[in-house]
Amino acid sequence: MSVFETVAVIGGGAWGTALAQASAMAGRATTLVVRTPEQADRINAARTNEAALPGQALLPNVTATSDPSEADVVVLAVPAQATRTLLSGFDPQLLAGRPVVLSAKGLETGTLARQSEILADMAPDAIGFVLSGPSFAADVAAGRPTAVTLAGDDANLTSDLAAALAGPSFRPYAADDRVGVEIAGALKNVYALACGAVDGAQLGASARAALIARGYAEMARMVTAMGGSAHTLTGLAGLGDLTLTCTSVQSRNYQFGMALGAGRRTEDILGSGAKLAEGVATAPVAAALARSLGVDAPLIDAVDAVVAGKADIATVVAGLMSRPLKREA
Ligand SMILES: NC(=O)C1=CN([C@@H]2O[C@H](COP(=O)(O)OP(=O)(O)OC[C@H]3O[C@@H](n4cnc5c(N)ncnc54)[C@H](O)[C@@H]3O)[C@@H](O)[C@H]2O)C=CC1
Ligand SMILES: O=C(CO)COP(=O)(O)O
Repeated sequence: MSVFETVAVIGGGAWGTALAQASAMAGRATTLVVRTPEQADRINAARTNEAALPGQALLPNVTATSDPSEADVVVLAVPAQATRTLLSGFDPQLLAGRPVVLSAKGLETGTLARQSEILADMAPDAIGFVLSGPSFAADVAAGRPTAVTLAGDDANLTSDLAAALAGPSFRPYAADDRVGVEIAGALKNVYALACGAVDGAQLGASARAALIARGYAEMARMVTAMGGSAHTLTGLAGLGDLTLTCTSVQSRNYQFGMALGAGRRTEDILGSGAKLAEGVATAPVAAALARSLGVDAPLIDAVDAVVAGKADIATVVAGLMSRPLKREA
């Protein structure tokens, strides 16, 4: 029997629902913590979270609630910008000494903080883990094969937790580089915006592939400067998720980028009810982080400029292509 029998997933969106389903498939008694009792009642009655993952039936061992109670493992699955607010309303006792799995992919506006840093600020006695990798919520929830990285500081605990969350279609690989995994997860959304924009502006598949490769190199500079390992990027949270998000129309960040590439402005896209695209908030934070670290990050800067409406795609592409030639390494 695992020491991790009960799991509480906080956040009733697409990803929280999918992770609750994955946890249930792994055999854990799982609660999905949503914002209101009415929402919880609706999900429990319909046995589906229609607002988040329409048509996806939930396993019997997923129960929705609006009232977080003790669980062996807590998974946070709200947008990166909401994590601090969420934790500020939480009873710290529910998290003390417990594994808390951070699954949002983004950097915090204002503080430039990674999700682990927010957790350390708000619940210093919790044991932080980071889960990231190529995994669309709809795929995970439907039981299509998915592999992700689960990073934590204690190797044995991380392996035990990975085993507790693993199911027939969900395969977490244990790792130890939380910084590398978090930076990779946050930055892939920024590059997905860029790739969507390249495709929206019909700049060609060659340009998109070049962007993925140069984005990977830029990501490696960022991870190394932050004390993470560039080797992490060869894995699921790096290459895996970068490839998925930069090449899939299903990605919300890619879709947002497509709209930018077609000439729409950020406010206009947001105003017309776009789905969550974490890269939009993360791009300026990543640009500020790169500056503070002295890291050359022309692609992040380009995305930041386009998202902020300070430059159009043609101008940033011309700027990138006319930079002084350099050696690849
Ligand atoms: N959807 C996907 O395929 C994947 C998403 N992620 C990450 O998961 C995070 C969440 O994304 P999604 O669930 O897809 O977004 P979503 O937009 O489907 O859902 C977000 C949910 O968070 C809730 N929420 C927002 N602020 C809250 C607060 N202060 N307290 C409680 N609940 C709050 C909202 O009510 C909503 O239910 C993002 O960082 C995303 O990058 C990671 C992997 C896959
Ligand atoms: O992170 C994801 C897949 O790994 C989901 O990407 P989007 O948020 O761009 O849809």
